[in-house]
Amino acid sequence: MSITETAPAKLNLALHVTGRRDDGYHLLDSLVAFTVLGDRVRLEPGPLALRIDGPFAADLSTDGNLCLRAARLAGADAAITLTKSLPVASGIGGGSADAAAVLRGLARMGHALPARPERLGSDVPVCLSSAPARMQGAGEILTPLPPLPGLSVVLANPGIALSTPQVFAALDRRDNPGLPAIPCFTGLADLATWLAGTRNDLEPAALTLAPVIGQVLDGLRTTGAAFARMSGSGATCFGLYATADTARIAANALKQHGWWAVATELAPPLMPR
Ligand SMILES: C[C@@](CO)(OP(=O)(O)O)[C@H](O)COP(=O)(O)OP(=O)(O)OC[C@H]1O[C@@H](n2ccc(N)nc2=O)[C@H](O)[C@@H]1O
Ligand SMILES: Nc1ncnc2c1ncn2[C@@H]1O[C@H](COP(=O)(O)OP(=O)(O)O)[C@@H](O)[C@H]1O
Repeated sequence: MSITETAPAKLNLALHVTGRRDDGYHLLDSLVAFTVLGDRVRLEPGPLALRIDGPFAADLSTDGNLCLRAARLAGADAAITLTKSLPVASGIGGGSADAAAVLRGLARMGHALPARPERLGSDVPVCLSSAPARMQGAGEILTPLPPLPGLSVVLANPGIALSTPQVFAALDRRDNPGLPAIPCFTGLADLATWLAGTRNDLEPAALTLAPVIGQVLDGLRTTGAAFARMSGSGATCFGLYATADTARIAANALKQHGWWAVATELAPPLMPR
């Protein structure tokens, strides 16, 4: 019997850096959402093993892979197949999403979830439920939010992998104010208006390391995004579009630059809270 779990891409719709802990980790305040597009993991009974296929398989090694580390943390064996559809090291939590998907799959096979999933990565706790949340602390403090409207989204990445620690190290300030109160959003208009009053504090730092991110953001805006921003530590950017058709046309236009670009939607929650 095999078990399949999707590993949705994580979007930091807003990401404020509010401080730094003594161990060097940064304090965050983030509105996190997930997309229908994601990686996929398949688990089958057997000794612990990992096989990777899919469009971005060549960018990843099985050694030290978060899928294997997740299974080891759960103390479980399984033959894992990862289908890698998300670009690696790109600010949309692919590795954390894969680790969380393995943990969810192992839970369905009867294994307990590990007590401290954040040991695998700061984004793993939020990826476990893959549901909209306010994420604080270094990623371990989660406040579930009501479902977000099922909006059309374009994800675009110029084909460069950014190192998360390097982006944090390039920050000018680490003591920014937190997010304003998060209302219950009803559609694109009120979400875009609220987002316009927030920031991704990692975006200016990432832009200094990879100025091409500015071109990606311009590309999303000129193809009709009502709102565009970088996710996480980059370099993937997202645009929110009024319709699935405009998102699809925008993604096709952005691909002409040689960038990875895909139209998808904000996802409904994967696991009951
Ligand atoms: C920035 C965020 C925002 O959601 O997303 P991504 O860009 O990774 O998608 C995450 O906090 C990243 O989470 P994750 O990628 O799991 O990072 P981790 O493996 O825990 O940490 C990698 C490194 O990033 C830095 N780091 C990470 C999280 C945090 N709150 N403060 C940090 O300073 C540390 O230098 C750490 O050693
Ligand atoms: N299954 C995995 N998918 C993606 N990255 C992984 C995986 N396992 C280990 N990694 C490593 O984790 C790092 C962060 O990758 P990823 O989670 O995709 O990016 P980000 O943290 O920017 O969202 C990469 O350097 C990558 O080599």
